[in-house]
Amino acid sequence: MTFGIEAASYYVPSLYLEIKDLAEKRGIEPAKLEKGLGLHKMGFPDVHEDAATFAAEALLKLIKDYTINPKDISRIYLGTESALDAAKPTASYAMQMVEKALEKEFGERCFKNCDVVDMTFACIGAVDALHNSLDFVRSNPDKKAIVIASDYAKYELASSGEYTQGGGAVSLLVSTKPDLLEIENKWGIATESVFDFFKPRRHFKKENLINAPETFPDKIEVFTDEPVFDGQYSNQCYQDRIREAYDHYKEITGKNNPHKNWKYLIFHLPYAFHGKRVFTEIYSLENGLSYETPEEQKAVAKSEDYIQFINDKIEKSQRASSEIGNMYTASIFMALLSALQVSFNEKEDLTGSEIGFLGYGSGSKSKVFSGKVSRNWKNVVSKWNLFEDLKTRTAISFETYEKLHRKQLEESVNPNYKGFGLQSVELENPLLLGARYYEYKA
Ligand SMILES: CC(C)(COP(=O)([O-])OP(=O)([O-])OC[C@H]1O[C@@H](n2cnc3c(N)ncnc32)[C@H](O)[C@@H]1OP(=O)([O-])[O-])[C@@H](O)C(=O)NCCC(=O)NCCSC(=O)C[C@@](C)(O)CC(=O)[O-]
Repeated sequence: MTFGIEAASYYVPSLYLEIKDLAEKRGIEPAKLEKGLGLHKMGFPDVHEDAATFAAEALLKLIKDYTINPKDISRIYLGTESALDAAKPTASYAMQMVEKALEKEFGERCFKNCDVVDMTFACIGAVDALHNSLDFVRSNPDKKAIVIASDYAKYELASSGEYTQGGGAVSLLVSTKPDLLEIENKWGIATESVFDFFKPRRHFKKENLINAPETFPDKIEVFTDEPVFDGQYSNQCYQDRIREAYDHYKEITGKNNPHKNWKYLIFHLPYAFHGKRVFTEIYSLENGLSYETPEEQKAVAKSEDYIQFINDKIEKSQRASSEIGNMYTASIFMALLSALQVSFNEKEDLTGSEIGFLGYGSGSKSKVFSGKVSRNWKNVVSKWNLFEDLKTRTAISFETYEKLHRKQLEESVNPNYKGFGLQSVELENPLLLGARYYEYKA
């Protein structure tokens, strides 16, 4: 029996900012962002969008495009690090939105008997959800699971993470009928607890607040969307973890130089060029090249062989990322969709090709695994129109971007949007304080 991904869909935020506009306002050389990191556009959510609406859009599209009966889905596992609540899973919001949108066709509460939960480990949470769901299907081969990766990657204004912001969702149908990708049950894993990027509770003291009311507590702790991070250290942790997980993968599979057999190398992409920038180490180790000094490392990166290797095995997976930015948990799956969409558009035949995945989540963990492209892959990809869909987004000015970032806009930039949108957040009723209410506009 085979196990893997039967179908896949995606959703990207409806707005974007041109990276050159951000570069100009921040006094950064545009070439650094465009040619150095591979950034062109930054996907950004409108007022009514969040990680729950992204997830709901990707879930509904999956169900509609592949005519799935929602009652046949036994579990929906959502990988996210943009949870809207510290107890109620974002998956439950997404599930409810889709239930409402499907009510006419499938009746009330079509996911009533579905197991729904969030999984969080920074950017690798959705790989964990996939790993887990594959195990589930393996032990329950008559069942199907859906994995959703959904995030809004937000950093502080004017920080070094600002130009890597983005967001969106990817949904995957996991079953014993892997029409897109059959996944091998071998997982190279490396974990180490570090503080490279994290979202702790931030502490605020009353004495530091201007005009705090008398009743305000002396000290409060709040979660914010924006991480505490050390950019260059996070790069190092990423590089170390993927090397360790890759070594583990080699150990458990007995494969020598596995990357040489991979048609595509699919990385977690915090920005488009990250995978190709960090893989130089593994590439050097496997090809017997010196990689000690910064000069040697640069020489590998600039070598003709490595550039050819990137063009053949990595470049196509970067294209969507350049247009969207970091999607946290969804980045690795969007990189897969990007490569497959380009191959499909170029009428390439990928049947039987092996694809290698190098996932990373800060904090930190890497998982390395591989899959084989199925005979029916083109039927699955024929439902996507990734690069055309990206062209339908609305461009925003730098001024609008800053207002959205600071949550200063009450109305959506696109008030006539279609699809799922946040309608209100309860601010009065103490029994429902903070409850979020969404609607679907057909
Ligand atoms: C990603 C960093 C660290 C980048 O940091 P940075 O300081 O902006 O950039 P850099 O100095 O590392 O690299 C700039 C590149 O541009 C080049 N450059 C310079 N000028 C020019 C020019 N004029 N023309 C052409 N090229 C130019 C320059 O040469 C260099 O390329 P290289 O040669 O080294 O490959 C920063 O944006 C950041 O801190 N981001 C947030 C954290 C992050 O994304 N970390 C990545 C690894 S951790 C991760 O992936 C997990 C994460 C973040 O997704 C979270 C999670 O797991 O939940």
